[in-house]
Order: sequence, then structure tokens, then C-alpha cells
Amino acid sequence: MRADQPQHWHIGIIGGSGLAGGIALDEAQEIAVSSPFGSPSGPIITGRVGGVRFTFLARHGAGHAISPSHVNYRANIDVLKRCGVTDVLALSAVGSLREGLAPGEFVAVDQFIDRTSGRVGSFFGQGLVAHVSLADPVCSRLSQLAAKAAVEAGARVHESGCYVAIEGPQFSTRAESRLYRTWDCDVIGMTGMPEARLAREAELPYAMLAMVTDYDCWREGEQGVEADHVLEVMHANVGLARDAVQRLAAMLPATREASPIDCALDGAIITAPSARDPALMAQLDAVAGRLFGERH
Ligand SMILES: CSC[C@H]1O[C@H](OP(=O)(O)O)[C@H](O)[C@@H]1O
Ligand SMILES: Nc1ncnc2[nH]cnc12
Repeated sequence: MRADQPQHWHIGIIGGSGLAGGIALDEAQEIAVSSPFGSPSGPIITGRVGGVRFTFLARHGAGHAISPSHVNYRANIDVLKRCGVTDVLALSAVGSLREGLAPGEFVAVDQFIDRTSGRVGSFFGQGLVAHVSLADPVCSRLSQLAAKAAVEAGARVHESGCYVAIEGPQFSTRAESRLYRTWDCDVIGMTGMPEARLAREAELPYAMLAMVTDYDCWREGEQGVEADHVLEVMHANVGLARDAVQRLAAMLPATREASPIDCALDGAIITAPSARDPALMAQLDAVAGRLFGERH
């Protein structure tokens, strides 16, 4: 276990479409946290669910003003890390690419295919190169707990699924939708990447509880997706998601055992200490500061 890793849980919730209103938190308070990566999507609200600290951030900001392409994914993950969050649970609306995943059902996503373009997908770069493993982009411990919590809340839950992240903001064409099905993708959304890859770089175990809102546009003879319909279905199910969060808090073990993801950067930074950019290292104080000891 990492010597600096706390043994208590602090869950960061990133709330997607339909969830700008947040989750029920006791002793909720807005906290000011700034990031060298710019402004996060909105206010950071921290509080407790039962005895567990939760911190909430609305991915698209108040009133859903930020499009999937313009979410500052780096700032969002960086501020959660700065707040002391230990694990991140993302709540997202998704389209279904499978007959057996019906609107209203939940999917604990465990794989991603990234079809986004033009988004900043890494905290690292020129002057500080890091290659983390992303083979298993989701924390199975948190994902399984979230799935169980959603079942307890009364949702029909699928315990795995591959999420294709598209750039948007337009929904897919029918040809694209059919293509993603041949790639074995199960659900489609616009925000899971680069969020999941940045969480991994920040050594934050990440899971996504996705709520199916529509069948995208691959089914013969059906209309395309409409955003207002997505939100209608989301609003009908948001209570289940909120209830799942309450139940998750109750089922977390009293002590948080270390996760291998807490050390995701071990061995990943390959730039020689003498060749590292001090300015980038300073920006990465929260994400990777534990690796920048005296001798670096
Ligand atoms: C409102 S429909 C499209 C919108 O919904 C999903 O958002 P999120 O993942 O934040 O729940 C999808 O990714 C799009 O951003
Ligand atoms: N069909 C779809 N495509 C992309 N993002 C979505 N979010 C909800 N439904 C979606």
C-alpha cells in the first residue's frame, strides 16, 4: 500500500446529463478549488452520505451549458484529486447498441473505445512523458459495488459493457451506429473518454454507471435519437441513480483497502529527471506530485 494513501473512502461523483441537480449530501458545502488546468465544469459540492465523504461535480455545469467537446476533463479530474477524492464514480446517459439493453436499464461499463477527436487526453506531454496502463480502464471493485447498489435501488443492471465515446455533439449516423455494433460496443456516449483515461493518470480508480436512455439509431424503421427524449428518460430514472449512490455509501467497507490503481504511475513516467519540464511538473503537483521527490 502507498504510505500516503488514506484508508477512508472519499467518493467523487461526476454527474452527467440530467444530474446537474446533484445528489443528496448531508452537511453539503460548496468549496473553492482551483486547478492549473483551468476551470472545472462547475461548483464542487462536498458533504457526507452516511459516514462517507462524497464530492459532487456536474459534468456539463449548471443548466447543462457545457458541451461534451468543451468539458474541461483535465480540470475536473484535477480538482477532484486536489479535494482528496480516492475513487471516482461517473453517472452518464448512454444510447444502447444491443437489443438486450433497454432504456431505463443500467450498465456498469468496463471497457471503452475512444472515437473522440481534438480533446486533450493526457495530463502529461512535452517535457514529462508518461505511459500508464489502460488495459482495464475501470476499477472492478468500485464498479461491482456501484452495480450492486443500483440493483438494491431497484434498477435492472448489466455488470459489464463496452462504451464507445463519440465526439458529438451530433448523435451518430445509422451507418456509424451499425459499425459500433460490429465492434462489439454495447453503449454509446460522448463523455466517457478522455475522462476515464485522465482518472487513471491521476491514480483515481474510476467506474461508470451508465443509464440507458435510447436505442441510438441502428434499429430498422425507428426514428433517430432526440435529445429531449434522452433527458425525459434520464429524468424518469434519476431517482434510481441517486438512490444507488446512497446505497453505495452504505455498502462500502469501513476501511478502504489500497487499489493497484492508487499506484498507476509507478514506472509510467519515462522522462529522465534531468530532462523534465519544471513548469509541467508544477502543474502536475496534485496528479503526480507524490513521484516528484527531492532527488527529481
Ligand atoms: C443529452 S443527450 C447527449 C449527452 O448525454 C450524455 O451526457 P453524459 O455522458 O454527460 O451523461 C452524452 O454523453 C451526451 O453528452
Ligand atoms: N444515443 C446516444 N449517443 C450518444 N450519446 C448519448 N447519450 C444518450 N444517448 C446517446
